[in-house]
Amino acid sequence: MLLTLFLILIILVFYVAHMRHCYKFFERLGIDGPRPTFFLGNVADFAVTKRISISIQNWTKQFGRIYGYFEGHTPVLVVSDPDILENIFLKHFSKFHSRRQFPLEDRSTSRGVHLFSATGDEWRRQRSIINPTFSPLKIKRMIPMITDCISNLVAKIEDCIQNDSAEFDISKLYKSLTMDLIWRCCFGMKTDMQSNPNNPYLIRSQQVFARENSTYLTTLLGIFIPELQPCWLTIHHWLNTIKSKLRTFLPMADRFIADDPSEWLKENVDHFIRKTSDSSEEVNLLQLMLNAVQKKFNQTDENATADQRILSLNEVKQNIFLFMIAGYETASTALSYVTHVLATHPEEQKKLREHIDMFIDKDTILTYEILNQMQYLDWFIRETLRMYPVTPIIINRQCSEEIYLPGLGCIPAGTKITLDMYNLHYDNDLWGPIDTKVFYPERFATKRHPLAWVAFGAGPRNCVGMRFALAEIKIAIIHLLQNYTVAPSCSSTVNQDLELVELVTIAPKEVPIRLERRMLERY
Ligand code: HEM
Repeated sequence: MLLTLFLILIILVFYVAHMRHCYKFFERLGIDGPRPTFFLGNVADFAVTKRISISIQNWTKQFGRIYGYFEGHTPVLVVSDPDILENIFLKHFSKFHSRRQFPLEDRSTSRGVHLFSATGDEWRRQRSIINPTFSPLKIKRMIPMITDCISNLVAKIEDCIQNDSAEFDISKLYKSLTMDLIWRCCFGMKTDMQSNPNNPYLIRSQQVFARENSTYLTTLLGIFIPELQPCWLTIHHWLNTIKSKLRTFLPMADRFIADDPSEWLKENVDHFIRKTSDSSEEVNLLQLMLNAVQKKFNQTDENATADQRILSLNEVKQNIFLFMIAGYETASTALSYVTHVLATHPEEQKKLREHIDMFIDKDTILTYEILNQMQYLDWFIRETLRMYPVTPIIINRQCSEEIYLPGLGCIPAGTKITLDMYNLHYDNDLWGPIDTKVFYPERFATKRHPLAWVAFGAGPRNCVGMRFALAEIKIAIIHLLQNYTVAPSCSSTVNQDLELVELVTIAPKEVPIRLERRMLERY
């Protein structure tokens, strides 16, 4: 008993000494920041603001373009100076190829690692296999499939108009649409999720982004004592296994015990691999990945270099899960923001509609070439994402070796660096002369700093699905404005801001709008 207490005491003394050492990190670099509160670091502030991005914005106002804060005792550097960011994301990418590890993110290669979490050569190898899926040529071939799914969206909107007197929350329809699109274009499967909101994959994917996720405790432990990450992961897996067994063997247990949505999705991706052979459409992401699977491939094989276009089956499974969730919530949220802007900016809506009408009439078959000519539509979406970024907190890098960066100094290996996307996107020096609080798509006509707009990240590790996301958003908006005029719901006013919920993405809780059918003299 005494020995156990003594051991605990020793561990505590070491832990406190280690924390004091960590808390001197920014002092050594000569960088200021909010004072940490012992065990919590600056995490308590997140509980007050309820949104990490708000805390970051507040700190940027207080400490400027370079400062540091602590998650538990982990130091995180926040940089919003575009020149320093250009060095990190572009010029010195070879030393900043990794992202920081999220709590409970499993990077053990035995279960396979997906593109988002992969580092170094592993990332390069996966990215070289996945990149071609989103080449301009492949997107061009996807346009008929995207258009087909979006025609279903218009049919669903018509149902809503008939049932709910033209006023409804359009964000729900967008979620089913973007899931439909991912399955169709990336996995080669027609699902019609838009007609089946109870599809278990759709529901689980939504739950991954929901707050009522049962992983809070292990996540918090992972933030406060990251050194014991393998231990928290094991506890997390065990808890999930126990829950899953209880759900299987106890009658009605599934009513009271929820499964972990991420684990459920990962366990059920075999379904895709079985089904993909039925697919008759274009070569898609899943087929490209399966082609890259070599049965004898073993992660520990020293010959598996970044240049070899091979994947393990576990990596394919992890990536199916990744694309299901990465491509669905982000694109539907972006669509929701664009629709909100349309509803609240009638003049800009009129201008965008006239622009669309100039390129497309009832006989036009929409092609990728036409889409690329529609510059104002492109600016409109980029300006929306400037003002309403979807994923401001996921863009970060971790350096793999010590490096000297002008303006920052000598950064030790392992330093975690993030950016304040709001500060960059609302910086009048980068975006003027028109005030950045004004919605003004034409500001994109002027060439800006390469790190001024980071809605899809920056550098070689930016969003791999950007072209696909922009194509689907553009085609959805074209169909929307060809058929309807978008107006705010009667219960909200033109100037009313959206209620936002932040987790991995920052998404509106709902987007209530009214749609008035257009007088279709042109169509
Ligand atoms: C408007 C919609 C979207 C936004 C705003 C968005 C944003 C982002 C951002 C900010 C990153 C991190 C980039 C960085 O660290 O520099 C990212 C990465 C990623 N995104 Fe997207 N994304 C969107 C749509 C999509 C879609 C539709 C897909 C899939 C089809 C996708 C798949 C990915 C993947 C796999 C990564 C990791 C790339 C890597 O690490 O190499 N995203 N995205």
